[in-house]
Order: sequence, then structure tokens, then C-alpha cells
Amino acid sequence: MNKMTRDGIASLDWEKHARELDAHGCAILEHLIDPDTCQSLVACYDETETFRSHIHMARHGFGRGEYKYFAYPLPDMIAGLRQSLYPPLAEIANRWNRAMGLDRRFPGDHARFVAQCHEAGQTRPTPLLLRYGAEDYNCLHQDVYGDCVFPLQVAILLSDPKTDFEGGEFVLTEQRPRMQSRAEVVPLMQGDAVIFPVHHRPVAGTRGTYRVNMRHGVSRLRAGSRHTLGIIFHDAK
Ligand SMILES: O=C(O)CCC(=O)C(=O)O
Ligand SMILES: [Fe+2]
Repeated sequence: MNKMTRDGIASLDWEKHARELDAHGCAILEHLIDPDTCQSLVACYDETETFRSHIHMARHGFGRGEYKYFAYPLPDMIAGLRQSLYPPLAEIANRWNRAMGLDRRFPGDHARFVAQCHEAGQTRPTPLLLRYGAEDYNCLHQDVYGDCVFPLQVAILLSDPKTDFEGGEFVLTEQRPRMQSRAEVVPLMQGDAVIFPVHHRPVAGTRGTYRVNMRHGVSRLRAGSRHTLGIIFHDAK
């Protein structure tokens, strides 16, 4: 079955991915996007009408490299991925919020969640394509775009680390209360998706569950070029 379809995504081993997210703060969906589709997404970076804005990271102190936010209406493929990835992630997000003692619960389908963002004044789409060249990097950050936040997001590596670039590792850091930070480097192959927390996650400790603060970024590219597709589920102000 094509993994990118709604049924394909629903039939992935979500119990396993949820266990990985609970244990390590990230999970990998291997080969979510086939190489041809990866290539066509990379090619679409140079289109202009598909996007609502173009950011040069160095100008904002975000790192070095660039990205573009897709405009509404999203390309079918991006809209489809956002809608199909959301329901299993909403179950995990609701379980995490219960564990962290947070009242917010997320509806089971993405259209209803996006309607909540729009009511809160967050109406601009957040899925994005990123492009890095040699020496580029992405500083550790959190993709919060307003009060309405869906706590998990997905990044998909479109380039092939065997042939397209060196360095440029996806990195997560976890800041635990009153403790030193922990880093996790996520090895991705072309078409792999990593699921990770936007800003925090629950960790079970000896004295109950506590909340850790998460950031993500990309280490410096040593050579070549690297493209990613980012899927963020809340919209932006
Ligand atoms: O390029 C990457 O791997 C990370 C992109 C990113 O920051 C995101 O998708 O939110
Ligand atoms: Fe990000």
C-alpha cells in the first residue's frame, strides 16, 4: 500500500511509534515518501505562486539557509499528509496532555482543529519547504505560532544523505527541570519522516510525570544541499 495515503498512514504501527515518542521524544516513519515524490517536492521550491512567504534565516538570526511557507490552498499532497498524519498524533497529544495535567484536548480530525486556530486568529498555513547549502544550519527553536498549538510536528527529509549532502543532522534537545540538557541526533534517510514535540513532552520520573522543554534544529552542512518538508499542524497568526 502507498504509505502516503490516508489508509496507508492509518495502518502504520502507531503503537510502536507512540512508544518511541514516549521513550525518546521522537519517532521515525521510514520511507514515508518515495524518491520520485521527494524530487518533485524539491523541484517545487523554485515555484513562486505555491508559497506565501520566503525567509532567509540569517536575516532573522535563525541560522543560515532559507525556507518558504506554502500558501492556501495547499498542494493536494501536502494537505493530504497534514490531514492523514493528524488523527494518530492527536491521540498521542491527548494522552500527553492528560499526563502533564493540561486541560486542552484535540479534536479527532484536522479540519476541526484548524477551525479552532482560525477562531483564535491563526489563519496562515505553516507547512514549509526548507533549503540548506554548504555551511548552512538551523538554530535550535520551537515552532510556536500563537496560543493555539498542536504539540507534535513532522519533518521529512527530501534529499538523499548518501549522495546529496554531508553533515546537516536533525537534532533535538531536551531540557529537564533542574538538570542538564540532553541531545538526540536523528538519523534520517531520503523520504523518512521524524515526529517530534513542538515545545514540550511528558517524561515519567520517580516522583510522577514532569514536563520537559524541547527544541529542534539542524547541524551545519559540511557539503552539498539538503531539502526538507516541515508539517506543522497549527496555523500561524
Ligand atoms: O530541516 C529540518 O530537518 C528541520 C526543519 C524544521 O525546523 C521544521 O520542519 O520545523
Ligand atoms: Fe522547525
